[in-house]
Amino acid sequence: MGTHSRTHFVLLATTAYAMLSLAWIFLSDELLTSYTDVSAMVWLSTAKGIFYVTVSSALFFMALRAVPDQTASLKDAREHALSLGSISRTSTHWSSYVFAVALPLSLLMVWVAISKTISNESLMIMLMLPIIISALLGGIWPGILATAVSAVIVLYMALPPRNSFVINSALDRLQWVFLISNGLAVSILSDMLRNSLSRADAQRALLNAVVSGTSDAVFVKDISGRYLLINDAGAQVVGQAATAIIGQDDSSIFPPETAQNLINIDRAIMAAGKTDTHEETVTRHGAQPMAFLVTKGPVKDSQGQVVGLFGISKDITARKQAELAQKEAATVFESSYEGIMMVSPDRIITRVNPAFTRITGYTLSEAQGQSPRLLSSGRHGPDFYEEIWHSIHTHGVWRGEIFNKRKCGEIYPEMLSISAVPDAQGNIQHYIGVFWDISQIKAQEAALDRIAHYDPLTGSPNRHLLSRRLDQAITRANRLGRSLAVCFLDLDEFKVINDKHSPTQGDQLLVGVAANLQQILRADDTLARLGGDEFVLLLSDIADLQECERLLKRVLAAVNLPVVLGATPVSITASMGVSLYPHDQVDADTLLRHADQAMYLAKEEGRNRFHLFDPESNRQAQQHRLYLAKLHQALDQNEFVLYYQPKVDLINGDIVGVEALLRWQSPVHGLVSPAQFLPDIDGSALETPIGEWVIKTMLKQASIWQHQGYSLHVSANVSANHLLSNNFYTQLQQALAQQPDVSPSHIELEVLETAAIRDMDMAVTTLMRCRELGIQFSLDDFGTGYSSLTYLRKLPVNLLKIDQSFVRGMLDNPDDLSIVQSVVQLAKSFNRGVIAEGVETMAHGAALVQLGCRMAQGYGIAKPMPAEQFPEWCEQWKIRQAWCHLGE
Ligand SMILES: Nc1nc2c(ncn2[C@@H]2O[C@H](COP(=O)(O)OP(=O)(O)OP(=O)(O)O)[C@@H](O)[C@H]2O)c(=O)[nH]1
Repeated sequence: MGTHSRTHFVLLATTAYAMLSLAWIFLSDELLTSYTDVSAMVWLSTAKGIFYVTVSSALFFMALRAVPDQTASLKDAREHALSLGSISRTSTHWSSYVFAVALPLSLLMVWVAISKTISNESLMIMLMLPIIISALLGGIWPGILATAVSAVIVLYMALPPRNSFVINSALDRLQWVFLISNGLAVSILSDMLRNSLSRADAQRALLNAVVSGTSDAVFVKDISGRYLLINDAGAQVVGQAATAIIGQDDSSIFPPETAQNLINIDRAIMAAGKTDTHEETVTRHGAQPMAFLVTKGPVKDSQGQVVGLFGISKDITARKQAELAQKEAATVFESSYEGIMMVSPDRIITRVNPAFTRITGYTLSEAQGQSPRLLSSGRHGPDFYEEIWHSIHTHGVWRGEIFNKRKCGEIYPEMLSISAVPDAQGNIQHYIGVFWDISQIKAQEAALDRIAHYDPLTGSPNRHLLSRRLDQAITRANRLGRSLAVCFLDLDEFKVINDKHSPTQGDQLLVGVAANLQQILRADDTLARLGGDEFVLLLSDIADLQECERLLKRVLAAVNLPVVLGATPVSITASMGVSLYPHDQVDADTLLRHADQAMYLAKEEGRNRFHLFDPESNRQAQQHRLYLAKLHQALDQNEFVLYYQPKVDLINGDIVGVEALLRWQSPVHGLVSPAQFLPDIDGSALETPIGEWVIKTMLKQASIWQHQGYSLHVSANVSANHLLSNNFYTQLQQALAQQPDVSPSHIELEVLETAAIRDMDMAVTTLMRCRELGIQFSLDDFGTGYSSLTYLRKLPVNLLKIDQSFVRGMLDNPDDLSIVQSVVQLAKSFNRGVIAEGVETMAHGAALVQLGCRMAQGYGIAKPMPAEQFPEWCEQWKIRQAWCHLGE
């Protein structure tokens, strides 16, 4: 029963009770007014009050019992309903029997109190009231008890003769029997009524228990679609309280589309008048759609007219989603490109998909019931498979590459992922293996590896792979304490083969040479081709130098083996540079570079040979390079200076000139003498720039002295290489042009290292052209070098300079003296001037004058000095009379 109708009923019952109570008070008080006896009135009033309180108490008790227990659970309600349903008859409470006795006795007391003014007939009629009340409240037995008590009261107290159980009058007896019959009839009828009400109650309670206890939504709508009833499960679906839903229709609860759909279904069912079960989709505002399995049917009135609709909806959203997921999983399983295999916990294949069949060749029926070992390739040992199962049992999954075997026997690589699928209790239900064939990927990887690491022409490892193998070989050599040799091999005159035959046949030769070399290599050796006609051999585990040389000779012989190009056998040689590790303890790249350097030396030494790289000479070369770099920097930063050494006429003491001599004023090492750095400069790229700097600086100084009034010949040394450099003449011309006030006839260039003049004709041409500018030349260090006479004859020089080593020794060593004498004679014979250097004492000077050489320079006269000191020296020289009179 709803709250609304219940309130209505309670109101109605209360009103009826109030009306009856008012009627009772009004009528009974009206009856009292007919009495004149005051004491009788008091008795009657008390009896009336007792009767009223008794009846009211009985009704109040019954009403309180009818109030349902608010705290009773749904389970209690269901149990209560079931108990009601199972007991069709109501049980009677003991209090009903008390009422059945008390009520007639109360009436008897009233009757006695009013002095029996009421007739016997009226008393019998009045006694029907307690009988009816007792029967209605307590059922048949309280009704019969009330009837019996009333019959006894009437028989004993009311019917004459009173106070006896005898009835004289036949009419009284008839009335008495009538009272009993009425009482019995009322009792039976009220019991029937009570039982039928009780059954109806039980049924309603059962229905209520089902409706409110079910998890399905249960609802009833009227003909216009308004909800008349909805249970809590239904209210939950709607998302509102059940009381709020009652009276609303679907259009005010659901979004328009859902509402219209429900309305259409409801209308169709009510129109058909038949119950139907179907699926409905319901979407609440702002929520996901929900799926329901719904049974709807018409509600009919007693005439069979459809007056509404009932519905029972079961939420099947989760089931639908699970079905969808299952369907999707099945589609994935069937259409997956990857092979899928399901294996039972006892490792038996239970299901496979079409991709499995495509990859392995086994159909479902062939694979089902088999062990996964069916696919085993035999390439992996038991440890490998144990590791897989260990990983699955520990981590639930294994993933990796594995070789398997197809039905046709072909072994192929696959990427396999195996997962264990546990149930809710954690017990493994099955294993799922997902795999795909990676043979193509592997083939591509191998092809890429070949491209990346091998020379496409000869199939030999390329530079990258060589580098890796070299690193490994060094590590191995370190570990085993062995040596290894890196042998850089370059074919000799390969270009000629290409030109003479064709590049294609050149390629054939390269392939042939590589094959011949491969024949003689040991298992751990590597032959790599770097490109062109360059190969590298990595010879590991070399015991000693002798073994290495033996191997290298075999290599040269193998290269020399004839290779047939077209129909012609062609032989070629090779030059090899070899670096040995750990004799040359450097990294892999440097080891290769050293071998390369040594190969160039082998070429220079005449080809078809090998040259062993020497770390010591390399170290010296390295130092030489570093020193040259410093000298280069010194030139750039203007750290070189010229010192000047005077040349004098020993006979008259005149200062005939000065020689510019190079010094390095290093900020780190101080003044560095040329003996320390000139050997490094000789033959280097720095030789010409420094030579040019010397000439320019000397010309600048000559100009300064010119302005200071000194009329001097200024000379500087010129190396053979500088003289033979391409633009020596042009550079000299430009330098002279920059100092126009300096007369070229005052400039002298002393040609050094005449023995190093490679191209005599060019030297002669250059000297001739420079002489045309007015420049003078002398031959420095004359007397040293085995071909000085040839130079003297050929080179257009004005002056010979006797090397200081002879001059210094001439006083003690007759050979030196003879050489000095010869040079002086030669100069005279060839009509050249002569000057001696290395004059350290006046005795040297005197001897030279004696021999006919009057010009000299040396420490005895003056040490080389900075240009600024020259004027001061000139002043001092004038007063040193002894030197000025050597000729006298
Ligand atoms: N057939 C062929 N020739 C190549 C290939 N790569 C480079 N060359 C040629 O190989 C020759 C290599 O010459 P070089 O090593 O510089 O000189 P060479 O003629 O061998 O003389 P030397 O090395 O000084 O003894 C060049 O003419 C290149 O054009 C190739 O793959 N095939």
